[in-house]
Amino acid sequence: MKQLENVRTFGGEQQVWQHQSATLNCTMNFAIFLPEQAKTEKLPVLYWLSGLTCTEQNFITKAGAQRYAAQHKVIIVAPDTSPRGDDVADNESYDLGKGAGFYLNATQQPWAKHYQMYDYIVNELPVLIAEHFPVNGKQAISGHSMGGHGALTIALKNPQRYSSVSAFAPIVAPTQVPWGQKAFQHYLGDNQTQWTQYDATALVNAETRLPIRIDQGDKDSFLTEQLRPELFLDACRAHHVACEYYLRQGYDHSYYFIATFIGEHIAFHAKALYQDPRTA
Ligand SMILES: N[C@@H](CCC(=O)N[C@@H](CS)C(=O)NCC(=O)O)C(=O)O
Repeated sequence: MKQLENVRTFGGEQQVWQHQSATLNCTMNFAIFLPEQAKTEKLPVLYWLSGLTCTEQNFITKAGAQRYAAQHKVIIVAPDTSPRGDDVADNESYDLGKGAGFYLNATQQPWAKHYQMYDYIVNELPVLIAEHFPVNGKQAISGHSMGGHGALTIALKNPQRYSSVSAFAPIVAPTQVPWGQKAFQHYLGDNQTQWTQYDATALVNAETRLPIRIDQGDKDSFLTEQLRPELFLDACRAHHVACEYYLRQGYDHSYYFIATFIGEHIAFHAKALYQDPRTA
């Protein structure tokens, strides 16, 4: 592991690290915010998954999350959104290839060799974080747009690993919208049963118990074609699953929207992380 950045902010440290990922077969960067208390205590972790075109930088420079993470004593880990490097397959469009890993394990060529973001986020990264940072084993997950899709699907598939999940303007039904259909066709091929393994609307079921929160701006230009939150909310209702949902008047898809409500999301996760009966 190589440290690329270390900046003091809100009493804590915003760091960026580089490491060789065995899962992704390439060198990856991730960002981590460590509250001041991390010097003496083990703390819970919130994973943040960013959206299309992002790196580990967008969230740490634009969301203003550090103030709230410091206040609530939560470590935030923000990974990159896809494998990186010259030998990693890519596509000219912004919604496929680098910057668009969709938090799944690709099965198709030329993607499968590096595009294993699901395993990276669920398995490799938490082990690496536990080895190098003072974490107490409690985890929550959040994200934006494609990252909201990642957060929801990862939490729904691994409810024992996360205390809570939230999302800003998530892609909730990738199998039913153009962004998801394009990515899944390339990464997963024609096999529709594989597609539903990465679709939050298909994954939510009567056993789902973890706290879920979604914020969505009503002036988001992707709302009606790509995001369609009502599909997920209908599925939650059908299975009697609670989902806190806020449609925010006048907000768009940008980090200005995220910055406005990130404090509420961190408070939401802190409550679950510190009340989690699994906390020793
Ligand atoms: N570039 C695309 C949209 C990409 C986009 O909106 N990306 C969002 C996530 S889905 C983002 O966070 N962009 C980076 C940023 O705002 O810092 C377009 O113009 O249609």
